[in-house]
Amino acid sequence: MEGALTARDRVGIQDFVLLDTHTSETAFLGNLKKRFSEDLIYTYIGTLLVSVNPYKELDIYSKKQMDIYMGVNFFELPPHIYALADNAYHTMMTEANNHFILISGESGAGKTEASKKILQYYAVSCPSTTLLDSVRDRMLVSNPVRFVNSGPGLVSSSLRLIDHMFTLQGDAVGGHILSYLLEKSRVVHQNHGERNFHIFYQLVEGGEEDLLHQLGLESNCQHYSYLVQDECANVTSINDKNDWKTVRNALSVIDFDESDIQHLFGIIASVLHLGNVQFEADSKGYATLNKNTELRWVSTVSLVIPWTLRMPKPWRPQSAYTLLTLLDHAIYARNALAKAIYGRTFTWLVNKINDSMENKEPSRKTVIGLLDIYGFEVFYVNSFEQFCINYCNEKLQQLFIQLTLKSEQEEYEAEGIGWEPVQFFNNKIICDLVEEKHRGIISVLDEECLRPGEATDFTFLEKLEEKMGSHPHFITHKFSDKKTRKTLDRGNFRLLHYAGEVTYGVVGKGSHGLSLLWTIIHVYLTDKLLGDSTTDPRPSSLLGLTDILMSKEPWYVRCLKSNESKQPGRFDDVLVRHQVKYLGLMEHLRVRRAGFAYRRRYELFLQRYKPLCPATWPHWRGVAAEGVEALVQHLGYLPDEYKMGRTKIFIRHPRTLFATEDAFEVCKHKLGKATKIETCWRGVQARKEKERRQWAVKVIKKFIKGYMTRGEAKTTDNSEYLAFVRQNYLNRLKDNLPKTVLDKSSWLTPPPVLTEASAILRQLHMRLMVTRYVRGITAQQKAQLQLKGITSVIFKGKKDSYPQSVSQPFVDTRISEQDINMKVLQIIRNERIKYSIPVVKYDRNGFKARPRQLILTQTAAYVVDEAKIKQKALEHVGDLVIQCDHLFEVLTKLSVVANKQSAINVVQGR
Ligand SMILES: Nc1ncnc2c1ncn2[C@@H]1O[C@H](COP(=O)(O)OP(=O)(O)OP(=O)(O)O)[C@@H](O)[C@H]1O
Repeated sequence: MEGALTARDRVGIQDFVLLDTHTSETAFLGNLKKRFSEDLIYTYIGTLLVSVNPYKELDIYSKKQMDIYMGVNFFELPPHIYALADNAYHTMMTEANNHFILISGESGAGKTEASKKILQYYAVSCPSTTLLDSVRDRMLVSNPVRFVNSGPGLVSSSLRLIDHMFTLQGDAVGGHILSYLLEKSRVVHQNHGERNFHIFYQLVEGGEEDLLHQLGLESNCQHYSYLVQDECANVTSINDKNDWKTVRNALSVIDFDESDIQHLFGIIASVLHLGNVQFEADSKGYATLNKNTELRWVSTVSLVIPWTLRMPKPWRPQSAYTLLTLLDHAIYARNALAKAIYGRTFTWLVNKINDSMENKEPSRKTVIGLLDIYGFEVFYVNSFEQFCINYCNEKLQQLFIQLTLKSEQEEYEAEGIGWEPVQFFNNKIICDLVEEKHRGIISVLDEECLRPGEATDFTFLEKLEEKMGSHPHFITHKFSDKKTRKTLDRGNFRLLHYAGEVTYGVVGKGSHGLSLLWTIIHVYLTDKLLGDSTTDPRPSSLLGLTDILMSKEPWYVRCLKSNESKQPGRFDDVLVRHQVKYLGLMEHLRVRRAGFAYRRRYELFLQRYKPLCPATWPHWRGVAAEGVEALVQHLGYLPDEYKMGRTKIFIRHPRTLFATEDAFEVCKHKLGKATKIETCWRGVQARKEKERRQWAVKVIKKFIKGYMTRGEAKTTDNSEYLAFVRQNYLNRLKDNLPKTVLDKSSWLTPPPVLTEASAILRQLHMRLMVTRYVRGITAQQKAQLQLKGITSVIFKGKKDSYPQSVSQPFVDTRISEQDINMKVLQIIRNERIKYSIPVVKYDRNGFKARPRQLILTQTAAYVVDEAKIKQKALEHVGDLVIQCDHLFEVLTKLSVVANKQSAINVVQGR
């Protein structure tokens, strides 16, 4: 849809909400006409769809078109009935709630076509099951019903609700038709250009000879007065003979057996016969019946005995069973009977269809209802039937106002935007005028009908004047100004409906003291068709209907007739203007335009208009809302022109949006070239990237295969992988080789393929380390090692503390061999030298004596008292204990000096 904003000059605006002069009826019509001339018959008012009958086949209903609209956001594509059907379906699926699609318009405006298109769309787009297929067939033919050509089929009510049932998975599993306000008057009277119900013509024109004979009918419509009233019996575009076959077929699809069908045709025939019953007035004006052939046929084919017609209460003060006498009354009763018979047949038929489409699945369902209703009916003078239809429209407008304002308010609340009061006309005052208990028109009418005493049309009108004479929406001759009086008869009253004025006639032609028109129709409509008039005088089914509708989400389709003569391409301004007015489209637009004309999610808005601002082009990396704020600031939006919600931007006037759109259009051209280059560059990049990925996939595949066969002998599959493994291991090994010959544990574990090689490498490395070590050894270290070797021979495995001593080097300064030799020599020579190993001597009693020195010679060892160092002799008293921190070292050195390694006897633990 945004895409088409740019085409608005040629094809107009796709959504009336974006009409800047939204209160101008002329602008509204201009837009409709502009679009109609381009064969664009659909236009939105928000989510409401306006459809103008093109009276020609348009190539917009193909399977391809359906596919385009499936699952696409409402505003992304040009307006279409499929977009509406699809969005209703998807909203139902995501929110698991019920919906209804309200289709309204005058006779011939395209309501039936619209509901057919919706049903066909669901038939194609919903998930399919066997059960569903049969229900679909029935739903499609049950429109039969109204199914062929313009005008009424077998059934045409002013209001029909077809419920389409779906499982929670979205399968259509059942259907149900509710019918309100059957347009029964069409049976006995058709307006100019209208036909009676198609079925009459189809039966007469298409019925088989045998059947017609059986029903007492002749194959000529001209013979039946109910069919020739407006010389419209033969409409060239309608082929009654063919349609008759379709009807017969449809009846069998929806489970009608032969006896049902016979019964149905019998009743249709009886209505035609009844229409031909002629009365004549005798000298007193009473009706007489000269010929009763027709009546006999009526009783033969339909089992109705018309002359025992039971008249309802309003016929008081006469008895309950009344023989009609006055000519007017007789004709009226005959027509009333015909309508009643047809009406009841209609109810029976709808029930049968519903039985056949009943959903037999017990699981939870959601529903999309198709509600088909006449728009406001406005004739020169209107009867109770129009009153009911118009009241119904009035109620539906109330519903629309309530639901639309509610959902607007909810959206504002959810988006954190303050609600602003809306200027629109609330028609509740008119609904109250009609329906209020004890005070409304229907209550007054009901009281009049039921009260004892003589009720006349005039008393009824007087009562109305008495009760509501001062009401601003009620006008009678008595309570009107001079100018209005000229247009209003005394027997009429006028209601100022939300869509315009309608004048209703109360007083019947005969006016023989009885409120003919109103009371009879009232009783038939309320009592027989709409519910029980004794408990609630209002058309109770309508009240029930509004309750049903209130519990569902609404979608609206408004159908307009482009011209009266059904000509393709002709747009009759006056006719369309009239319908726009009486369908309340301007009022609708006003409510829709209550606050902001346009709203979009930040991401979408930014995506489209980001080229208009350097900060957001080519990419906005931050939060979308902040990007939009930067964008609109750059575009110079005034604070009053827009509001920032939680997830959406709201723009008050279409002109702001269009200015942005125009700027975008200019910018787009500039960007065009850049984009082309960018596209090429991206193409090259994409191709490169593709090649890279393909290569990567190949390598990864090979690698995985190699990994899987890594334990096996080298093959072409795993050779690369094994080479990789080898290289990898050797690289790691290189960095992690053991550093000392003593390190026996840190050699890396090799992969299976390198086990042998690793062992060889390990040996080599060890050898290398040993060689290096040996090469680096000094003479001193060598001597030390030799000493250590002797220590090892003496102590290894015999002394617990030996292993700890291995790493401690012997220190020459402590006691060297040379040292000892020197000292010993000195002792021998001059007895002055002391030896520096401190020892402890214990006396006999085990007491520790003073520290002594140990003196060694080649043949003997002496312990010398430190104080008597010069004493040569050694007193052999007690044992000597060598007290030394480096026992292994001392004893080793001693043994080397003494050259008696075996003399050292090691006792474990000492
Ligand atoms: N979308 C459409 N495309 C083409 N032709 C259409 C379209 N809608 C309606 N028509 C034509 O207009 C005729 C009348 O339409 P339709 O029968 O749907 O009117 P209606 O509003 O249901 O009338 P009624 O209330 O009298 O039954 C159709 O037979 C068809 O020829």
